[in-house]
Amino acid sequence: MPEAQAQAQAPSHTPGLPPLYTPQPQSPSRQGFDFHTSDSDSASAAHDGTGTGTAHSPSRTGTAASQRRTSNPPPSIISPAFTPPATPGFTTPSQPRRPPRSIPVDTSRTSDSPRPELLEELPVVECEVRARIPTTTGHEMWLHVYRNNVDTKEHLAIVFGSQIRSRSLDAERPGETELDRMTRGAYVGRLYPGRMSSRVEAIKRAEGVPSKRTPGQPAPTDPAESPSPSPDQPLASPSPSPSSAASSENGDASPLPLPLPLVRIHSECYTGETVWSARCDCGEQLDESARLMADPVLSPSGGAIVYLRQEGRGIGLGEKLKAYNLQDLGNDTYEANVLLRHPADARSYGLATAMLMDLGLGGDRGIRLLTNNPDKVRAVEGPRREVVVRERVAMVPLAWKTGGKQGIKSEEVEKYLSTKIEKFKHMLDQK
Ligand SMILES: Nc1nc2c(ncn2[C@@H]2O[C@H](COP(=O)(O)OP(=O)(O)OP(=O)(O)O)[C@@H](O)[C@H]2O)c(=O)[nH]1
Repeated sequence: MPEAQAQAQAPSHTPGLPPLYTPQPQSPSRQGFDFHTSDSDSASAAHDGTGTGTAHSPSRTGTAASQRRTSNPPPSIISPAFTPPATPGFTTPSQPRRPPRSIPVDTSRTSDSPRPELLEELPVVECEVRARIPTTTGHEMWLHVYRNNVDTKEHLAIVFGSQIRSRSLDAERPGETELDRMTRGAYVGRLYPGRMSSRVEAIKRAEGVPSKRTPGQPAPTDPAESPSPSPDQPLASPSPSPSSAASSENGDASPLPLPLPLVRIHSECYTGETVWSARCDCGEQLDESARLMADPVLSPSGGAIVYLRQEGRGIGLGEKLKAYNLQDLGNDTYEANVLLRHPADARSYGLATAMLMDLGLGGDRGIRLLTNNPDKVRAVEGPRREVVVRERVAMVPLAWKTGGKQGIKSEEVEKYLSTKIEKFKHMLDQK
């Protein structure tokens, strides 16, 4: 929730008096993407070298959790402004820390369902700026803002891990200074007060550190320490082919290949992601994607959520609210769109394909895509298979996984999910 919004909802609080609002444990509807167990905290802190994979890990939900643990939290830290009464999901689910199960996908084979209509040419995209965002879970993500030549919206890429970099961001722009580059996020490694260059190599040279490693010297453990790749180089780290994976399983001593990077193409949903709607599972899906990608054990090759501003399956928020009213009058999500003279699903994925290519996730190596939507799998590959979806990871609602103990529970979300399965043919079953 934006801070201003949270402030607006906070109960008034006289300084010196205890806060008016004491959070109570609730049956959570949306859990937030807090995924820390004590083990994962220490492991992640060790991995990222920041020491920030902390034990307190305040998520949207974690602030209230820490408030329950201590009798007298300092009001400056635990303010009701950060946890308004309506915030659902106070408890943190402890979920097993296993890599997600993926299902091989081969879209080059002919299938019964028609291929979605794709634009002949992909849009042109450019990453305008990126910044490091420390999150409430203790992990970090890199938020990238993209511009394009087909609409005026700010589409986003939320990148986890330092292996995935934008080519258009890293490309030199005429006349720019080192400060310009750092200001728009085109730097390697981390910013710190007084840093003079966007390039690690330049800093090392200035400090007299030899830039070339001698043979046998280990590579830096943090890929962000490597010099910025040129815009023409593939940016995602190369991965051995699936056949080399098989040879390792057969007893070959070669190291196990890294799994493919995880990718989610997520469509904006203000109601489900910001104002706690239990009509859909969009917020939960966003949290779950981030949970999987932020954890280096679950997603060692990093991950990217391409966040497309296609609110309401592309019809916009106002029209989606009309659709909700039509749903309350007895129609399902498919029928409501059609009654409003919109396509049942008005989205397209060319921007996502172009953004994935820009992030170095195009090409034959392929990606693992988090989705249940068959159209999305095929559409994101682009008109000439510029991106290859090698594996799919299903997004199973938390309520199904936990037998209703966690996750969203409402009549509306049940109807929403059953319409996705029956009418939109989403690949989701309860097995
Ligand atoms: N028109 C309309 N859009 C909705 C409704 N509920 C959620 N949405 C939008 O649906 C989009 C998410 O699409 P979904 O069909 O839930 O999922 P998906 O992205 O196709 O598939 P997954 O990748 O499996 O999540 C977001 O843009 C939401 O704003 C609704 O009742 N009507």
